[in-house]
Amino acid sequence: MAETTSPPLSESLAKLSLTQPLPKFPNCYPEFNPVDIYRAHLTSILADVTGVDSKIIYPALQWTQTLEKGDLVLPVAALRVKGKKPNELAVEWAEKFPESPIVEKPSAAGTFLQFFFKVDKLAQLLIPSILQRGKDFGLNPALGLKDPEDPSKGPKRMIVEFSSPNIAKPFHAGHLRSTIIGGFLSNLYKGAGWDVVNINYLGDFGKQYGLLALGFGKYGSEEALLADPINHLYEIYVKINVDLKAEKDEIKKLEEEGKDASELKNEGLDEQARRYFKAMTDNDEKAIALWSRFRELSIKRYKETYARLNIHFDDYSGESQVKQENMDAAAKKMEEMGISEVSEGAVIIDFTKHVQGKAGKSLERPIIKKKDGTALYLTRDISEMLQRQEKYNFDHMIYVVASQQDLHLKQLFKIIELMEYHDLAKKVQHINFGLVLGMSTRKGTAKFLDDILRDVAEKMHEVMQKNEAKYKQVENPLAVADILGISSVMVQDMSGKRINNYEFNMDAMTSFEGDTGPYLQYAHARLCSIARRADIPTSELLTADLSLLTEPHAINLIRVISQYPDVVQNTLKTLEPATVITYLFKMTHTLSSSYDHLRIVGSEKELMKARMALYDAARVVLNNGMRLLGLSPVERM
Ligand SMILES: NC(=[NH2+])NCCC[C@H](N)C(=O)O
Repeated sequence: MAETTSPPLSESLAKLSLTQPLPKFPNCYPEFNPVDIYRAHLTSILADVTGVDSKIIYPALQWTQTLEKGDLVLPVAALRVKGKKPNELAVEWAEKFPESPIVEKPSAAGTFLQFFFKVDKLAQLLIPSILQRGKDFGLNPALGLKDPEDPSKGPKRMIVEFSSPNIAKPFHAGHLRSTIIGGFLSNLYKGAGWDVVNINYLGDFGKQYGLLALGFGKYGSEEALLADPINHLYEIYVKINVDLKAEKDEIKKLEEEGKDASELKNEGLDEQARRYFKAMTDNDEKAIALWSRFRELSIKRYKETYARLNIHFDDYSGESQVKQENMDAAAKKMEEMGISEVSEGAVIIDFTKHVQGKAGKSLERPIIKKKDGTALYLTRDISEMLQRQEKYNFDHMIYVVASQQDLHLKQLFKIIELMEYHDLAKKVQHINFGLVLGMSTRKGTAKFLDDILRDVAEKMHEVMQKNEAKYKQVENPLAVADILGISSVMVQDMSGKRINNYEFNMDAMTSFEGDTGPYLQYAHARLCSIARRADIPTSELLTADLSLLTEPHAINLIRVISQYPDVVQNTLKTLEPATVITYLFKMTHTLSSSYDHLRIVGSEKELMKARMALYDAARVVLNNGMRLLGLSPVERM
């Protein structure tokens, strides 16, 4: 990618006979988003035509889903002009609208004014800017500033907590989705200039880790632990839980028969696990050492897998990292403020006493401290949030957790509010998502992320081998198959709205037909191959005569790619990966229908350059969109 610096915007605008400086508006970034040039320009004209304050006009200009409706539309009613009907005003304003160098005269469509950009001018504004900005096109680092007027105050800080699996337990679909969606949100905010911290909050504490330590003594092997900690710890966990179940059954049987079960109760696995965990919480060195090895080896393995997904965590936090003294302080505060109460020996929060009506009832009566004094999941989350606030002083924090835990997070956020951490309560947000149904691989129900990734990669490798000629040209087919497999899983996951459940369908996701990961990758590889064959340096593309791009297919493609920065901006509102995916499919469909009409090979040199500039701009947009989603675009496949 050419990293030449762009000429100042005023210069490019002057070439289009826009000599007046553009008026400034909040959230208007003409250097980052060419469509904002049109917004500013249209607003100043519309202010004259309508007599309405430009501050009202600017935010009313909307982007369109289908290009037949124009590049931007104005819902007339949004200007709140009294006395005339919106459809009459639309006709009146359309007639009054003066000639513009960059926009066609608008047309009235019912209560809307539709604006179509003059595409030759749009191409001149857009394509060189995409080629010059390269991987930065679509990003806007100004959005995350603490103070847009004073960049020296630096960016706002965002915490994204995601993935958060439990050590020695399966990495299930909920963790998979959290990983994919969280990685995406982290990229999205980074691109918007926020200072983003990725946190993985591991499930790594509790009596079950005492049990695991006992299991390791009985079934563990040092060698197996080092070779594959995740699977080995899980195997041990399963075995020791079988033993525990047998013990419980035995106790039950003895008691039913009226026999003495006290020895099993006092010396059995359950009690030993409890003691082991107690030793851990009392900072017993030996107990902690073993457990912390489990934790470290697991993290090491996780890191390798996350790297395949382009994901990196700044902080491996976890339930174990919540300090006892902080939990004690929070418990004291809740007690003093009358938030918590003792009920049957345990400490609980009865939300009906703090929140009126249905809402209070729906928050239920969670336990925050068990009879034996142990803290629970919810208790840890309260103190963890306060610790994070202390450590990171964040401006916003997102928890990416399955909708099955909606209640848990509602309780957590409400408790923080009741504790009168009002600022903090406003900064936290739960991003939830639905279930994955039937997540099984060919070897049975998937347990770990690695198993899933291995299986889809194998499947993709088979699919690739079907095209022998192409397969031979791929330098490292197994690595490419791995990337394609990952893309399949991720695109399927991100295609629907987050809250919807979806069916894990290996055949559908790995197909080249339909809106799949491999299809997107193929579209990207094809653009790369066109660029390789044309072999025109970017410096030459920058001087291409873009007025040659007159065919309807070229015009459509220019208009679609101009929408990309708006799509990213809109995604910051929806926080839905599907907003980006839907757009990328719209764009790649426009592309694939263009190839026959906009040929490179055999075209005259100047036309070839102009078309190649357009394709290259499309490649940049596709590449940027894919990376925003967390995919690794391939150049050959
Ligand atoms: N702060 C949180 N509670 N994050 C979600 C943690 C998810 C938890 N480890 C689980 O697997 O269910």
